[in-house]
Amino acid sequence: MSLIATAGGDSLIVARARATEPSRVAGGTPRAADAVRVADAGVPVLTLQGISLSFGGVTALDGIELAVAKGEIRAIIGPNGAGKSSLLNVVSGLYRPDRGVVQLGSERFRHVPTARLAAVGVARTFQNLALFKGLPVLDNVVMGLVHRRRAGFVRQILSTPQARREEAEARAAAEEAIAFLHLDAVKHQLAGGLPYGILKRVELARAMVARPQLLLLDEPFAGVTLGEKRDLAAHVRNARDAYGTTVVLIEHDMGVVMGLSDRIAVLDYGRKIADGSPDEVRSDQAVIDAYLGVDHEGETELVI
Ligand SMILES: Nc1ncnc2c1ncn2[C@@H]1O[C@H](COP(=O)(O)OP(=O)(O)OP(=O)(O)O)[C@@H](O)[C@H]1O
Repeated sequence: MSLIATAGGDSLIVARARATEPSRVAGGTPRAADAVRVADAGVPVLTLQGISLSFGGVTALDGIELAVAKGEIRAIIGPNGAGKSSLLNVVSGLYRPDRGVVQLGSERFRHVPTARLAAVGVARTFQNLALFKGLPVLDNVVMGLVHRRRAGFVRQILSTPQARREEAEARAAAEEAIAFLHLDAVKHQLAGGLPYGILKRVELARAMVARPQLLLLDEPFAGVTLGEKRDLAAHVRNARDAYGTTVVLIEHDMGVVMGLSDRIAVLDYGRKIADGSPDEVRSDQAVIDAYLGVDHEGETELVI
């Protein structure tokens, strides 16, 4: 079940930020590159301020600061257990942080409301595919717009003019997302019968169909072949280029991360230990010690 379809949970809108409010990055002091980028792009699409989260005695996130500008592709990397999934879950409202604020555009939250996630312009994919195997690809992609349907269940059953109009609009948007992701040839096939690499693309189409401001991708390239990785990575970049979508992705494959990302944030034991361009991160000694120094199985630098 997609997050949008199952949305629920409490939330607290702390305040509406002023459009000119400066963003903060690691240590509370904007780096020059961040300051320029933020000034160029206005309010960051995503800002995390002092996000901390623990489970019992385990600290998953410890004072995370992050600013992601519009149109940026930002990877979150780090060793197993570093806090990457927890971070994505905080941004998408699945986890409520113990401390800190998540700012999406100009709205600030102590707990991001999952029920309003699509309304605040966020869509996400999951590490394990969350598609309906018994439905055709087209219907799966339409599900990405379920939050927009105003006509209630009864109206849909009775097929009122409003329900029919919404259905037609949803199908048209889904057709467009399918064409964008080159899925036309399989759009009437059941998701259950399709190869894993294609399903990853279907999930991307379902996330993209609502034209989110911010797309959260949880290990989108895990388990696919090198050719499919290249293909998927190109689609992610095309989505950013065509629609200005901001992308935050968790990924273990350094080839993909280095080839696709504008910037990379590195987590270790719940703390952000680096945040910079692929070249900066690649040569950062703390990152090499914590993560890059270890062997990443079967990875090839990806030229996208
Ligand atoms: N729901 C939970 N309940 C208890 N502990 C959790 C929960 N979610 C995460 N943790 C713990 O928080 C820490 C960070 O986990 P998280 O899954 O965020 O790391 P990760 O970087 O995504 O790891 P991986 O790369 O292995 O997916 C780990 O110690 C993990 O065991």
